[in-house]
Amino acid sequence: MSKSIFIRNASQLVTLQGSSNAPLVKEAMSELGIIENGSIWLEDGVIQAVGLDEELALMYKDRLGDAEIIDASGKLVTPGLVDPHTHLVFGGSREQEFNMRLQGATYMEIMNTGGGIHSTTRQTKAATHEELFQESYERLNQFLLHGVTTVEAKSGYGMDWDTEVKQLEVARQLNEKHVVDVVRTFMGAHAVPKEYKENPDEFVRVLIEEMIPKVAEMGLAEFNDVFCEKGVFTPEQSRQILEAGKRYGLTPKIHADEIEPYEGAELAAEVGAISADHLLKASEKGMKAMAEKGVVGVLLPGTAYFLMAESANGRKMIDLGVPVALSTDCNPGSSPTVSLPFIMNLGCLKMRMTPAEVITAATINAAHAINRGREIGSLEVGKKADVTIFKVENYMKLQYSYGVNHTHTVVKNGQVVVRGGHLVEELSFSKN
Ligand SMILES: N=CN[C@@H](CCC(=O)O)C(=O)O
Ligand SMILES: [Zn+2]
Repeated sequence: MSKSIFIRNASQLVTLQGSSNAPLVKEAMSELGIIENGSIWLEDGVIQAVGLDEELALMYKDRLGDAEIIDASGKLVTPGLVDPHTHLVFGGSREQEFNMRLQGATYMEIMNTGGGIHSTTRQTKAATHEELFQESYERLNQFLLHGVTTVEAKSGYGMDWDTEVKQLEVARQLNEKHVVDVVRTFMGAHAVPKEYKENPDEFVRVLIEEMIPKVAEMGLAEFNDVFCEKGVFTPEQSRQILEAGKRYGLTPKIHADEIEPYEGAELAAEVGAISADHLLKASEKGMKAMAEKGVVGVLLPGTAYFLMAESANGRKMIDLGVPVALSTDCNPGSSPTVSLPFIMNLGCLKMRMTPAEVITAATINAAHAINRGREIGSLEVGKKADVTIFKVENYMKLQYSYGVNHTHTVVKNGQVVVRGGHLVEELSFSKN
């Protein structure tokens, strides 16, 4: 059993209390439940007490000598950040396409001529399980160093059965071996493989009748995602794929309205998706439908930035009542980054979200986007002891002072895994 941890005297301790049952919307996205001079007691991997330092010091006065004390004075303490949309497991890199885009080629042109997602698919097929594991493990270390303690990870760089399974098995093994929690999503519907170019409906049939049932039977994923985009999967094909997943217990997610308006947000609401992601071109009608159904809008301003596109209208979505979350979209084509804090800065500057809203979007609302709102995303008694300490005095400064990694300490499952901005070396990274 690991030692109890007593984090003391934070200049601001962001609790987000009372948000475990449903994502926060509208003004509630700004209610961070801040405790000044706040402290938190962690034991057995669980949060035991949260409150003013003087209260907790009294409560645990007989046990102070046994605990590891972490002095958080002058620092910001938040729930461990949650990244609800990544393509974590992939082979290779695509810097040549980055260069091509800088010279005028578009993301879809590159994809339609066999590059883009197809290029990463080839590189992922060619990589061994072990290579994918090692590269993704290193990526998870980088996430952790940026204060992130849970990530969602999608397949979709295989599109044939063996490679999809390889990606999902790697993600499963990462969840077991790495201290960061990895939540899995099947995304066989990421692109239409070239062998099905003339008959995409046949690929949709393979997904629905062959792959989705096996993914569910083998317990490979919790969620089922589709790239609903002009030239990729139509809204009708997307609906069929997402409904098929539902029949097998896979919760729908959708890449919606990223490049062109395609009524993806509307579809997300119709099929009862847990989240609709991207939404750069979402219609007002679609946003309203999402708000009504409580579909989390997972916004990825790092992707818009990297594709030199206009960001989603996060401000409008929040004002309309959409529960908004933020994510890196970490992937080799449209967002090769693990820095959720940088994405939070873009949330403010590119989508006019307030610093308080982006904190909510990268913690509790992100947790709800992956159905983990009851376990993580806020600092409340009984929740997982996932805590990040930043070297800034207040939450606004985290967004204001950008391009710097302010992460100082990360506690994951009640274990200190980052100390003074460095991974703890002796860490076994195993989960009990
Ligand atoms: N848009 C579709 N999928 C990914 C990008 C994948 C890639 O380009 O490799 C995304 O979410 O941005
Ligand atoms: Zn994506």
